[in-house]
Amino acid sequence: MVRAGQPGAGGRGLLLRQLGPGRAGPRHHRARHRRARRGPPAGRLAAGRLRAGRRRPVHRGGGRDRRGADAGRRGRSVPAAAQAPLRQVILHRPGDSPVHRLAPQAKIVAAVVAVLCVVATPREAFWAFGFYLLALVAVWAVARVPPGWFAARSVIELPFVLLALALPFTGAGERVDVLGVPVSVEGALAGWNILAKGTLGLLTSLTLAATTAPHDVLLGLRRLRVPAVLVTIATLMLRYVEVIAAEARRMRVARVSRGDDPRFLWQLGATARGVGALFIRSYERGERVHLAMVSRGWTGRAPGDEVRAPLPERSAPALVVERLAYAYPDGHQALFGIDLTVRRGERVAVLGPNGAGKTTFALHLNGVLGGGSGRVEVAGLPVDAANLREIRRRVGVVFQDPDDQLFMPTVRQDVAFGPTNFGLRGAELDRRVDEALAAVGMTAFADRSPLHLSGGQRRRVALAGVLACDPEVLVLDEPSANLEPVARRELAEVLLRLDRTTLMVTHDLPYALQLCPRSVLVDGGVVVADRPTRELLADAELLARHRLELPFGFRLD
Ligand SMILES: Nc1ncnc2c1ncn2[C@@H]1O[C@H](COP(=O)(O)OP(=O)(O)OP(=O)(O)O)[C@@H](O)[C@H]1O
Repeated sequence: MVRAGQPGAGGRGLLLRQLGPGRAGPRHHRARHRRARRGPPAGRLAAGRLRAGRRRPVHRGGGRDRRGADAGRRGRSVPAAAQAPLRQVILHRPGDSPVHRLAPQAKIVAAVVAVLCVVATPREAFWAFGFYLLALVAVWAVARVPPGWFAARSVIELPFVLLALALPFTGAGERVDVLGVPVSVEGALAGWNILAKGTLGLLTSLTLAATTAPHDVLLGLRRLRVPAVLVTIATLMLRYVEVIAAEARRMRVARVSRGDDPRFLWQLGATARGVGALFIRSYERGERVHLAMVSRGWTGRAPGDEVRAPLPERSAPALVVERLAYAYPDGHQALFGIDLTVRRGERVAVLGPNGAGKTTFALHLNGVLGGGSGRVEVAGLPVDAANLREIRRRVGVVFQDPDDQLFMPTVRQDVAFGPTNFGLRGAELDRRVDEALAAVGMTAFADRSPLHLSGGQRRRVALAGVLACDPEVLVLDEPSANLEPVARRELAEVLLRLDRTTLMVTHDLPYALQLCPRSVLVDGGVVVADRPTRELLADAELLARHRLELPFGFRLD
Protein backbone atom coordinates (compact mmCIF):
# COMPACT_ATOMS: atom_id res chain seq x y z
CA MET A 1 0.00 0.00 0.00
CA VAL A 2 2.71 2.43 0.96
CA ARG A 3 5.99 2.59 -0.86
CA ALA A 4 8.42 5.37 -0.67
CA GLY A 5 6.88 7.05 2.31
CA GLN A 6 8.02 4.33 4.63
CA PRO A 7 10.77 5.36 6.95
CA GLY A 8 13.08 2.85 5.41
CA ALA A 9 16.40 2.79 3.74
CA GLY A 10 15.21 2.68 0.14
CA GLY A 11 15.08 6.42 -0.43
CA ARG A 12 18.20 7.16 1.56
CA GLY A 13 20.20 4.65 -0.43
CA LEU A 14 18.95 6.19 -3.64
CA LEU A 15 19.94 9.63 -2.47
CA LEU A 16 23.47 8.53 -1.60
CA ARG A 17 23.85 6.83 -4.95
CA GLN A 18 22.68 9.97 -6.69
CA LEU A 19 24.85 12.41 -4.82
CA GLY A 20 27.94 10.24 -4.45
CA PRO A 21 29.53 10.01 -7.87
CA GLY A 22 28.47 13.46 -9.03
CA ARG A 23 30.63 15.52 -6.78
CA ALA A 24 33.78 13.44 -6.99
CA GLY A 25 34.31 13.64 -10.72
CA PRO A 26 37.84 14.00 -12.17
CA ARG A 27 37.41 17.72 -12.97
CA HIS A 28 36.52 18.36 -9.36
CA HIS A 29 39.71 16.57 -8.26
CA ARG A 30 41.84 18.51 -10.76
CA ALA A 31 40.45 21.79 -9.41
CA ARG A 32 41.23 20.70 -5.88
CA HIS A 33 44.79 19.75 -6.81
CA ARG A 34 45.29 23.12 -8.50
CA ARG A 35 44.13 24.84 -5.33
CA ALA A 36 46.42 22.62 -3.24
CA ARG A 37 49.45 23.48 -5.46
CA ARG A 38 48.73 27.21 -5.13
CA GLY A 39 48.50 26.74 -1.39
CA PRO A 40 45.77 28.02 0.89
CA PRO A 41 44.89 31.71 0.80
CA ALA A 42 46.40 33.99 3.40
CA GLY A 43 43.21 34.14 5.40
CA ARG A 44 43.17 30.39 5.69
CA LEU A 45 46.76 30.18 6.87
CA ALA A 46 46.25 32.98 9.33
CA ALA A 47 43.20 31.37 10.83
CA GLY A 48 44.94 27.98 10.96
CA ARG A 49 47.89 29.43 12.84
CA LEU A 50 45.69 31.36 15.21
CA ARG A 51 43.76 28.21 15.99
CA ALA A 52 47.00 26.32 16.61
CA GLY A 53 48.14 29.09 18.90
CA ARG A 54 44.84 28.94 20.81
CA ARG A 55 43.97 32.57 20.10
CA ARG A 56 40.71 33.87 18.86
CA PRO A 57 40.72 34.12 15.06
CA VAL A 58 40.50 37.64 13.71
CA HIS A 59 37.56 37.92 11.32
CA ARG A 60 38.70 39.46 8.09
CA GLY A 61 35.96 39.34 5.55
CA GLY A 62 33.32 37.32 7.38
CA GLY A 63 33.19 33.66 6.43
CA ARG A 64 36.66 33.42 4.91
CA ASP A 65 38.53 33.00 8.16
CA ARG A 66 36.10 30.50 9.54
CA ARG A 67 36.30 28.61 6.30
CA GLY A 68 40.07 28.60 6.57
CA ALA A 69 39.95 27.35 10.11
CA ASP A 70 37.72 24.46 9.11
CA ALA A 71 39.83 23.69 6.09
CA GLY A 72 42.93 23.64 8.25
CA ARG A 73 41.29 21.21 10.62
CA ARG A 74 40.09 18.85 7.91
CA GLY A 75 43.01 19.35 5.58
CA ARG A 76 40.85 20.33 2.59
CA SER A 77 38.99 23.32 1.36
CA VAL A 78 35.34 23.93 2.07
CA PRO A 79 33.44 26.26 -0.20
CA ALA A 80 32.17 29.51 1.21
CA ALA A 81 28.64 28.35 0.49
CA ALA A 82 29.08 25.80 3.29
CA GLN A 83 29.67 28.59 5.74
CA ALA A 84 26.95 30.95 4.62
CA PRO A 85 24.21 31.26 7.22
CA LEU A 86 21.26 29.12 6.21
CA ARG A 87 18.24 31.27 5.65
CA GLN A 88 15.34 29.83 7.56
CA VAL A 89 12.68 31.35 5.41
CA ILE A 90 12.66 32.94 1.98
CA LEU A 91 9.73 35.33 2.29
CA HIS A 92 9.34 36.08 5.97
CA ARG A 93 11.65 38.61 7.57
CA PRO A 94 11.18 38.34 11.34
CA GLY A 95 11.22 41.57 13.28
CA ASP A 96 9.67 43.51 16.12
CA SER A 97 8.36 46.57 14.30
CA PRO A 98 4.80 47.94 14.78
CA VAL A 99 3.94 46.39 11.39
CA HIS A 100 5.19 42.97 12.53
CA ARG A 101 3.18 43.30 15.72
CA LEU A 102 -0.12 44.12 13.98
CA ALA A 103 -2.76 41.38 14.21
CA PRO A 104 -2.37 39.07 11.17
CA GLN A 105 -6.05 39.36 10.25
CA ALA A 106 -5.72 43.17 10.11
CA LYS A 107 -2.72 42.86 7.79
CA ILE A 108 -4.50 40.37 5.54
CA VAL A 109 -7.53 42.66 5.25
CA ALA A 110 -5.30 45.67 4.57
CA ALA A 111 -3.38 43.76 1.88
CA VAL A 112 -6.56 42.54 0.17
CA VAL A 113 -8.10 46.05 0.23
CA ALA A 114 -4.88 47.54 -1.15
CA VAL A 115 -4.72 45.03 -3.99
CA LEU A 116 -8.41 45.63 -4.83
CA CYS A 117 -7.80 49.41 -4.89
CA VAL A 118 -4.80 48.94 -7.19
CA VAL A 119 -6.77 46.69 -9.54
CA ALA A 120 -9.76 49.10 -9.62
CA THR A 121 -7.62 52.18 -10.30
CA PRO A 122 -7.91 53.47 -13.91
CA ARG A 123 -4.65 52.93 -15.76
CA GLU A 124 -4.30 56.61 -16.62
CA ALA A 125 -4.40 57.68 -12.95
CA PHE A 126 -0.60 57.79 -12.75
CA TRP A 127 -0.61 59.87 -9.58
CA ALA A 128 -2.59 57.14 -7.78
CA PHE A 129 0.03 54.50 -8.60
CA GLY A 130 2.72 56.87 -7.33
CA PHE A 131 0.74 57.32 -4.13
CA TYR A 132 0.37 53.53 -3.63
CA LEU A 133 4.12 53.07 -4.08
CA LEU A 134 4.88 55.83 -1.57
CA ALA A 135 2.49 54.23 0.93
CA LEU A 136 4.27 50.88 0.51
CA VAL A 137 7.69 52.48 0.95
CA ALA A 138 6.41 54.13 4.15
CA VAL A 139 5.26 50.71 5.46
CA TRP A 140 8.69 49.23 4.62
CA ALA A 141 10.38 52.04 6.52
CA VAL A 142 8.22 51.41 9.61
CA ALA A 143 8.76 47.64 9.26
CA ARG A 144 12.50 48.25 8.79
CA VAL A 145 12.73 46.10 5.66
CA PRO A 146 15.06 47.62 3.02
CA PRO A 147 13.61 48.18 -0.48
CA GLY A 148 16.44 46.03 -1.88
CA TRP A 149 14.97 43.02 -0.11
CA PHE A 150 11.75 43.47 -2.10
CA ALA A 151 13.62 44.21 -5.31
CA ALA A 152 15.53 40.92 -5.05
CA ARG A 153 12.30 38.97 -4.68
CA SER A 154 10.54 40.82 -7.48
CA VAL A 155 12.54 38.91 -10.09
CA ILE A 156 9.66 36.43 -10.32
CA GLU A 157 7.83 39.23 -12.10
CA LEU A 158 10.30 39.13 -14.98
CA PRO A 159 8.04 37.34 -17.53
CA PHE A 160 5.34 40.00 -16.98
CA VAL A 161 7.88 42.80 -17.36
CA LEU A 162 8.99 41.33 -20.69
CA LEU A 163 5.37 41.11 -21.82
CA ALA A 164 4.72 44.70 -20.74
CA LEU A 165 7.80 45.91 -22.63
CA ALA A 166 6.75 44.07 -25.79
CA LEU A 167 3.19 45.38 -25.88
CA PRO A 168 3.98 48.95 -27.09
CA PHE A 169 5.61 47.47 -30.19
CA THR A 170 3.12 44.71 -30.87
CA GLY A 171 -0.08 46.51 -29.84
CA ALA A 172 -2.71 47.64 -32.37
CA GLY A 173 -4.37 51.05 -32.89
CA GLU A 174 -2.96 54.53 -33.27
CA ARG A 175 0.86 54.76 -33.35
CA VAL A 176 3.15 57.61 -32.43
CA ASP A 177 6.83 58.07 -33.21
CA VAL A 178 9.21 57.76 -30.25
CA LEU A 179 12.85 58.31 -31.29
CA GLY A 180 11.90 57.21 -34.76
CA VAL A 181 10.21 53.99 -33.60
CA PRO A 182 6.42 53.66 -34.11
CA VAL A 183 4.83 52.82 -30.74
CA SER A 184 1.21 51.75 -30.20
CA VAL A 185 -0.53 54.06 -27.71
CA GLU A 186 -2.97 51.37 -26.67
CA GLY A 187 -0.15 48.82 -26.35
CA ALA A 188 1.91 51.19 -24.22
CA LEU A 189 -1.03 51.84 -21.89
CA ALA A 190 -1.80 48.09 -21.66
CA GLY A 191 1.87 47.39 -20.86
CA TRP A 192 1.88 50.12 -18.21
CA ASN A 193 -1.33 48.70 -16.73
CA ILE A 194 0.19 45.23 -16.37
CA LEU A 195 3.47 46.56 -15.04
CA ALA A 196 2.03 49.01 -12.50
CA LYS A 197 -0.75 46.81 -11.17
CA GLY A 198 1.30 43.59 -11.24
CA THR A 199 4.26 45.21 -9.47
CA LEU A 200 2.13 46.90 -6.81
CA GLY A 201 0.13 43.70 -6.23
CA LEU A 202 3.34 41.68 -5.89
CA LEU A 203 4.95 44.25 -3.57
CA THR A 204 1.83 44.32 -1.39
CA SER A 205 1.87 40.51 -1.08
CA LEU A 206 5.59 40.54 -0.34
CA THR A 207 5.03 43.18 2.34
CA LEU A 208 2.45 40.94 4.01
CA ALA A 209 4.73 37.89 3.70
CA ALA A 210 7.78 39.78 4.97
CA THR A 211 6.08 41.05 8.10
CA THR A 212 3.83 38.06 8.94
CA ALA A 213 5.10 34.54 9.69
CA PRO A 214 3.42 31.92 7.47
CA HIS A 215 1.66 30.35 10.44
CA ASP A 216 0.33 33.74 11.51
CA VAL A 217 -1.12 34.19 8.03
CA LEU A 218 -3.01 30.90 8.52
CA LEU A 219 -4.08 32.05 11.96
CA GLY A 220 -5.31 35.33 10.45
CA LEU A 221 -7.31 33.45 7.82
CA ARG A 222 -8.98 31.38 10.52
CA ARG A 223 -9.80 34.47 12.55
CA LEU A 224 -11.34 35.99 9.45
CA ARG A 225 -13.56 32.91 9.28
CA VAL A 226 -12.29 31.82 5.90
CA PRO A 227 -13.93 28.39 5.24
CA ALA A 228 -12.05 25.67 7.16
CA VAL A 229 -11.48 23.61 4.04
CA LEU A 230 -9.56 26.47 2.38
CA VAL A 231 -7.45 27.05 5.50
CA THR A 232 -6.71 23.31 5.67
CA ILE A 233 -5.63 23.28 2.02
CA ALA A 234 -3.43 26.34 2.64
CA THR A 235 -2.01 24.65 5.75
CA LEU A 236 -1.10 21.51 3.83
CA MET A 237 0.47 23.54 1.04
CA LEU A 238 2.50 25.49 3.55
CA ARG A 239 3.57 22.28 5.27
CA TYR A 240 4.69 20.89 1.93
CA VAL A 241 6.67 24.02 1.12
CA GLU A 242 8.32 23.76 4.53
CA VAL A 243 9.10 20.11 3.89
CA ILE A 244 10.80 20.93 0.60
CA ALA A 245 12.65 23.92 2.05
CA ALA A 246 13.89 21.89 5.03
CA GLU A 247 15.05 19.03 2.81
CA ALA A 248 16.77 21.51 0.49
CA ARG A 249 18.60 23.07 3.44
CA ARG A 250 19.76 19.69 4.77
CA MET A 251 20.89 18.53 1.35
CA ARG A 252 22.72 21.78 0.71
CA VAL A 253 24.63 21.43 3.98
CA ALA A 254 25.41 17.78 3.17
CA ARG A 255 26.63 18.70 -0.32
CA VAL A 256 28.73 21.74 0.47
CA SER A 257 30.30 20.12 3.52
CA ARG A 258 31.63 17.46 1.15
CA GLY A 259 33.26 19.98 -1.14
CA ASP A 260 30.47 20.86 -3.55
CA ASP A 261 30.12 24.51 -4.46
CA PRO A 262 27.02 25.27 -6.52
CA ARG A 263 28.68 28.45 -7.86
CA PHE A 264 30.99 26.43 -10.12
CA LEU A 265 29.74 25.36 -13.50
CA TRP A 266 31.24 21.89 -13.32
CA GLN A 267 29.10 21.20 -10.25
CA LEU A 268 25.98 21.76 -12.32
CA GLY A 269 25.45 18.03 -12.87
CA ALA A 270 25.67 17.32 -9.15
CA THR A 271 23.35 20.22 -8.42
CA ALA A 272 20.82 18.95 -10.96
CA ARG A 273 20.98 15.46 -9.46
CA GLY A 274 20.55 17.09 -6.05
CA VAL A 275 17.36 18.79 -7.22
CA GLY A 276 16.06 15.42 -8.46
CA ALA A 277 16.92 13.81 -5.14
CA LEU A 278 15.28 16.73 -3.35
CA PHE A 279 11.96 15.96 -4.97
CA ILE A 280 12.24 12.27 -4.12
CA ARG A 281 13.08 13.09 -0.51
CA SER A 282 10.34 15.69 -0.23
CA TYR A 283 7.90 13.22 -1.68
CA GLU A 284 8.98 10.63 0.89
CA ARG A 285 8.68 13.11 3.75
CA GLY A 286 5.33 14.30 2.44
CA GLU A 287 4.13 10.72 2.37
CA ARG A 288 5.28 10.14 5.94
CA VAL A 289 3.33 13.26 6.97
CA HIS A 290 0.35 11.77 5.16
CA LEU A 291 0.80 8.42 6.96
CA ALA A 292 0.85 10.23 10.29
CA MET A 293 -2.38 12.02 9.33
CA VAL A 294 -4.01 8.77 8.28
CA SER A 295 -3.03 7.13 11.53
CA ARG A 296 -4.90 9.91 13.39
CA GLY A 297 -8.08 9.17 11.52
CA TRP A 298 -7.73 11.43 8.46
CA THR A 299 -9.75 10.05 5.54
CA GLY A 300 -10.48 13.23 3.62
CA ARG A 301 -14.17 12.68 4.29
CA ALA A 302 -16.40 14.16 6.95
CA PRO A 303 -16.42 12.04 10.10
CA GLY A 304 -19.46 10.00 10.93
CA ASP A 305 -20.27 8.61 7.49
CA GLU A 306 -18.88 5.15 8.18
CA VAL A 307 -20.62 2.10 9.52
CA ARG A 308 -19.75 1.82 13.20
CA ALA A 309 -17.65 -1.17 14.10
CA PRO A 310 -19.18 -3.88 16.29
CA LEU A 311 -18.16 -3.61 19.93
CA PRO A 312 -15.58 -6.26 20.76
CA GLU A 313 -15.69 -8.63 23.69
CA ARG A 314 -14.32 -6.99 26.83
CA SER A 315 -12.29 -10.09 27.63
CA ALA A 316 -10.32 -10.07 24.35
CA PRO A 317 -6.58 -9.25 24.66
CA ALA A 318 -5.55 -5.73 23.69
CA LEU A 319 -3.56 -7.04 20.70
CA VAL A 320 -3.33 -10.36 18.93
CA VAL A 321 -0.88 -10.73 16.06
CA GLU A 322 -0.58 -14.07 14.29
CA ARG A 323 1.83 -15.03 11.50
CA LEU A 324 2.04 -11.45 10.25
CA ALA A 325 4.14 -11.30 7.09
CA TYR A 326 4.66 -8.29 4.84
CA ALA A 327 6.66 -7.35 1.75
CA TYR A 328 7.01 -3.74 0.57
CA PRO A 329 5.81 -2.99 -2.96
CA ASP A 330 9.43 -3.03 -4.18
CA GLY A 331 9.51 -6.71 -3.18
CA HIS A 332 11.59 -6.33 -0.01
CA GLN A 333 10.13 -8.67 2.62
CA ALA A 334 10.34 -7.01 6.03
CA LEU A 335 8.14 -9.31 8.17
CA PHE A 336 8.22 -13.11 8.01
CA GLY A 337 5.56 -14.19 10.52
CA ILE A 338 5.27 -12.15 13.71
CA ASP A 339 3.33 -13.72 16.59
CA LEU A 340 2.49 -11.66 19.64
CA THR A 341 -0.31 -11.34 22.19
CA VAL A 342 -0.48 -8.31 24.50
CA ARG A 343 -2.88 -8.20 27.45
CA ARG A 344 -4.83 -5.09 28.37
CA GLY A 345 -2.77 -2.62 30.37
CA GLU A 346 0.57 -4.32 29.57
CA ARG A 347 3.63 -2.23 28.61
CA VAL A 348 5.81 -4.11 26.17
CA ALA A 349 9.11 -3.00 24.61
CA VAL A 350 9.86 -4.04 21.03
CA LEU A 351 13.63 -4.37 20.71
CA GLY A 352 15.81 -5.33 17.78
CA PRO A 353 18.69 -4.25 15.54
CA ASN A 354 18.37 -1.76 12.66
CA GLY A 355 16.21 -3.06 9.85
CA ALA A 356 14.69 -5.83 11.99
CA GLY A 357 11.16 -4.86 10.99
CA LYS A 358 10.04 -3.09 14.19
CA THR A 359 8.60 0.03 12.54
CA THR A 360 6.99 -2.03 9.79
CA PHE A 361 5.35 -4.14 12.50
CA ALA A 362 4.22 -1.08 14.49
CA LEU A 363 2.59 0.47 11.41
CA HIS A 364 0.45 -2.66 10.98
CA LEU A 365 -1.13 -2.22 14.40
CA ASN A 366 -3.47 0.53 13.29
CA GLY A 367 -3.66 -0.41 9.64
CA VAL A 368 -1.32 2.26 8.27
CA LEU A 369 0.43 -0.65 6.53
CA GLY A 370 -1.53 -3.67 5.38
CA GLY A 371 -2.09 -6.07 2.58
CA GLY A 372 0.32 -8.76 3.77
CA SER A 373 -0.67 -12.09 5.25
CA GLY A 374 -1.55 -13.11 8.81
CA ARG A 375 -3.94 -11.63 11.34
CA VAL A 376 -3.94 -8.54 13.56
CA GLU A 377 -6.73 -7.98 16.09
CA VAL A 378 -7.21 -5.02 18.41
CA ALA A 379 -9.42 -5.83 21.42
CA GLY A 380 -11.07 -8.57 19.38
CA LEU A 381 -11.60 -6.37 16.32
CA PRO A 382 -9.80 -7.50 13.15
CA VAL A 383 -7.64 -4.80 11.51
CA ASP A 384 -9.27 -4.69 8.10
CA ALA A 385 -10.75 -2.09 5.76
CA ALA A 386 -14.21 -2.24 7.36
CA ASN A 387 -12.89 -1.38 10.83
CA LEU A 388 -10.09 1.02 10.02
CA ARG A 389 -11.57 4.16 11.53
CA GLU A 390 -12.41 2.40 14.80
CA ILE A 391 -9.02 0.66 14.85
CA ARG A 392 -7.26 4.02 14.43
CA ARG A 393 -9.27 5.50 17.25
CA ARG A 394 -8.25 2.60 19.48
CA VAL A 395 -4.60 2.37 18.49
CA GLY A 396 -2.57 5.58 18.52
CA VAL A 397 0.83 5.55 16.85
CA VAL A 398 3.37 8.19 17.85
CA PHE A 399 5.82 8.39 14.95
CA GLN A 400 9.58 8.26 15.29
CA ASP A 401 10.05 11.78 13.92
CA PRO A 402 7.62 14.30 15.46
CA ASP A 403 8.01 16.48 12.36
CA ASP A 404 6.13 13.82 10.41
CA GLN A 405 3.20 14.35 12.74
CA LEU A 406 2.98 18.05 13.46
CA PHE A 407 1.68 20.28 10.70
CA MET A 408 -1.13 22.50 11.96
CA PRO A 409 -0.53 26.23 12.66
CA THR A 410 -0.78 25.92 16.45
CA VAL A 411 -0.12 23.22 19.03
CA ARG A 412 -3.77 23.28 20.07
CA GLN A 413 -5.00 22.75 16.49
CA ASP A 414 -2.52 19.95 15.95
CA VAL A 415 -3.63 18.15 19.09
CA ALA A 416 -7.26 18.65 18.04
CA PHE A 417 -6.61 17.17 14.56
CA GLY A 418 -7.11 13.51 15.56
CA PRO A 419 -10.18 13.86 17.80
CA THR A 420 -11.81 16.12 15.18
CA ASN A 421 -11.32 13.36 12.61
CA PHE A 422 -13.02 11.00 15.04
CA GLY A 423 -16.05 13.27 15.22
CA LEU A 424 -15.48 15.27 18.40
CA ARG A 425 -16.63 18.90 18.44
CA GLY A 426 -17.22 21.79 20.85
CA ALA A 427 -16.70 21.50 24.58
CA GLU A 428 -15.88 17.78 24.47
CA LEU A 429 -13.12 18.43 21.92
CA ASP A 430 -11.70 21.29 24.01
CA ARG A 431 -11.71 19.10 27.11
CA ARG A 432 -9.82 16.31 25.32
CA VAL A 433 -7.23 18.72 23.95
CA ASP A 434 -6.74 20.41 27.33
CA GLU A 435 -6.35 17.07 29.11
CA ALA A 436 -3.87 15.78 26.54
CA LEU A 437 -1.78 18.95 26.72
CA ALA A 438 -1.86 18.85 30.52
CA ALA A 439 -0.79 15.18 30.52
CA VAL A 440 2.40 16.04 28.65
CA GLY A 441 2.99 19.37 30.43
CA MET A 442 2.50 21.51 27.32
CA THR A 443 -0.56 23.58 28.30
CA ALA A 444 1.46 26.80 28.27
CA PHE A 445 2.45 26.18 24.62
CA ALA A 446 -1.08 25.67 23.26
CA ASP A 447 -1.06 28.75 21.04
CA ARG A 448 2.52 28.42 19.78
CA SER A 449 3.46 27.07 16.39
CA PRO A 450 4.67 23.46 16.73
CA LEU A 451 7.51 24.36 14.38
CA HIS A 452 8.89 26.83 16.88
CA LEU A 453 9.31 24.25 19.64
CA SER A 454 12.38 22.32 20.70
CA GLY A 455 12.79 18.67 19.71
CA GLY A 456 11.69 17.42 23.14
CA GLN A 457 8.66 19.72 23.20
CA ARG A 458 7.65 18.57 19.72
CA ARG A 459 7.84 14.97 20.85
CA ARG A 460 5.51 15.78 23.74
CA VAL A 461 3.06 17.57 21.44
CA ALA A 462 3.14 14.59 19.06
CA LEU A 463 2.28 12.35 22.03
CA ALA A 464 -0.50 14.75 23.10
CA GLY A 465 -1.94 14.61 19.56
CA VAL A 466 -2.30 10.86 19.92
CA LEU A 467 -3.46 10.92 23.56
CA ALA A 468 -6.24 13.33 22.59
CA CYS A 469 -7.72 10.52 20.47
CA ASP A 470 -8.01 8.57 23.73
CA PRO A 471 -6.55 5.35 22.29
CA GLU A 472 -6.71 2.09 24.22
CA VAL A 473 -3.34 1.05 22.82
CA LEU A 474 -0.40 3.41 22.51
CA VAL A 475 2.36 2.54 20.05
CA LEU A 476 5.52 4.63 20.43
CA ASP A 477 8.31 4.48 17.86
CA GLU A 478 11.63 5.44 19.46
CA PRO A 479 10.14 7.88 22.00
CA SER A 480 13.50 8.73 23.59
CA ALA A 481 15.42 9.38 20.36
CA ASN A 482 17.25 12.74 20.33
CA LEU A 483 16.01 13.71 23.78
CA GLU A 484 18.30 15.31 26.33
CA PRO A 485 18.49 13.37 29.64
CA VAL A 486 16.01 15.59 31.48
CA ALA A 487 13.45 15.54 28.64
CA ARG A 488 13.94 11.76 28.41
CA ARG A 489 13.21 11.37 32.14
CA GLU A 490 10.22 13.73 31.99
CA LEU A 491 8.76 11.78 29.07
CA ALA A 492 9.23 8.56 31.05
CA GLU A 493 7.28 10.10 33.93
CA VAL A 494 4.48 11.07 31.55
CA LEU A 495 4.35 7.56 30.07
CA LEU A 496 4.39 5.89 33.47
CA ARG A 497 1.42 8.01 34.56
CA LEU A 498 -0.63 6.88 31.54
CA ASP A 499 -2.75 3.89 32.25
CA ARG A 500 -2.79 2.28 28.78
CA THR A 501 -1.63 -0.74 26.93
CA THR A 502 1.69 0.41 25.48
CA LEU A 503 4.03 -0.95 22.84
CA MET A 504 7.32 0.87 22.71
CA VAL A 505 9.74 0.35 19.82
CA THR A 506 13.17 1.33 21.09
CA HIS A 507 16.93 0.91 20.88
CA ASP A 508 17.20 2.50 24.33
CA LEU A 509 17.53 -0.61 26.51
CA PRO A 510 17.61 1.20 29.89
CA TYR A 511 14.40 3.01 28.84
CA ALA A 512 12.81 -0.34 28.02
CA LEU A 513 13.81 -1.61 31.45
CA GLN A 514 12.43 1.49 33.17
CA LEU A 515 9.09 1.54 31.37
CA CYS A 516 8.24 -1.97 30.18
CA PRO A 517 8.11 -5.05 32.38
CA ARG A 518 8.02 -7.23 29.24
CA SER A 519 10.12 -7.11 26.06
CA VAL A 520 10.00 -8.85 22.72
CA LEU A 521 13.08 -9.09 20.55
CA VAL A 522 12.43 -8.85 16.82
CA ASP A 523 15.05 -9.77 14.24
CA GLY A 524 14.79 -10.70 10.59
CA GLY A 525 11.05 -9.99 10.63
CA VAL A 526 10.18 -12.53 13.40
CA VAL A 527 9.96 -12.49 17.21
CA VAL A 528 13.06 -14.28 18.45
CA ALA A 529 12.55 -13.77 22.20
CA ASP A 530 9.67 -12.77 24.46
CA ARG A 531 10.61 -12.45 28.15
CA PRO A 532 10.50 -10.16 31.16
CA THR A 533 12.70 -7.19 30.23
CA ARG A 534 15.22 -7.67 33.03
CA GLU A 535 15.67 -11.31 32.14
CA LEU A 536 16.05 -10.56 28.44
CA LEU A 537 18.60 -7.80 29.03
CA ALA A 538 20.60 -10.08 31.34
CA ASP A 539 21.12 -12.58 28.51
CA ALA A 540 24.33 -11.11 27.10
CA GLU A 541 24.71 -13.85 24.51
CA LEU A 542 21.20 -13.29 23.15
CA LEU A 543 21.79 -9.54 22.98
CA ALA A 544 25.11 -9.97 21.17
CA ARG A 545 23.58 -12.41 18.67
CA HIS A 546 21.07 -9.74 17.69
CA ARG A 547 23.41 -6.74 17.71
CA LEU A 548 22.07 -5.25 20.94
CA GLU A 549 24.15 -4.06 23.84
CA LEU A 550 23.68 -2.22 27.10
CA PRO A 551 25.24 1.25 27.21
CA PHE A 552 28.77 1.57 28.57
CA GLY A 553 28.76 1.54 32.37
CA PHE A 554 25.14 0.36 32.67
CA ARG A 555 24.70 -2.59 35.00
CA LEU A 556 21.68 -4.68 35.83
CA ASP A 557 21.51 -4.98 39.65
N1 LIG B 1 9.36 1.91 2.15
C1 LIG B 1 10.14 0.83 2.12
N2 LIG B 1 10.33 0.17 0.98
C2 LIG B 1 11.11 -0.91 0.94
N3 LIG B 1 11.72 -1.44 2.00
C3 LIG B 1 11.58 -0.82 3.18
C4 LIG B 1 10.77 0.34 3.30
N4 LIG B 1 10.80 0.73 4.58
C5 LIG B 1 11.58 -0.15 5.23
N5 LIG B 1 12.05 -1.08 4.39
C6 LIG B 1 12.93 -2.20 4.72
O1 LIG B 1 12.24 -3.07 5.60
C7 LIG B 1 13.12 -3.56 6.59
C8 LIG B 1 12.53 -3.26 7.96
O2 LIG B 1 12.52 -1.84 8.12
P1 LIG B 1 11.98 -1.18 9.46
O3 LIG B 1 12.01 0.30 9.27
O4 LIG B 1 10.71 -1.80 9.84
O5 LIG B 1 13.13 -1.63 10.50
P2 LIG B 1 13.35 -1.18 12.00
O6 LIG B 1 13.55 -2.42 12.80
O7 LIG B 1 12.29 -0.27 12.45
O8 LIG B 1 14.73 -0.44 11.82
P3 LIG B 1 15.36 0.78 12.67
O9 LIG B 1 15.66 0.24 14.03
O10 LIG B 1 16.60 1.08 11.92
O11 LIG B 1 14.37 1.91 12.68
C9 LIG B 1 14.48 -2.92 6.36
O12 LIG B 1 15.29 -3.85 5.69
C10 LIG B 1 14.16 -1.74 5.48
O13 LIG B 1 15.23 -1.50 4.60
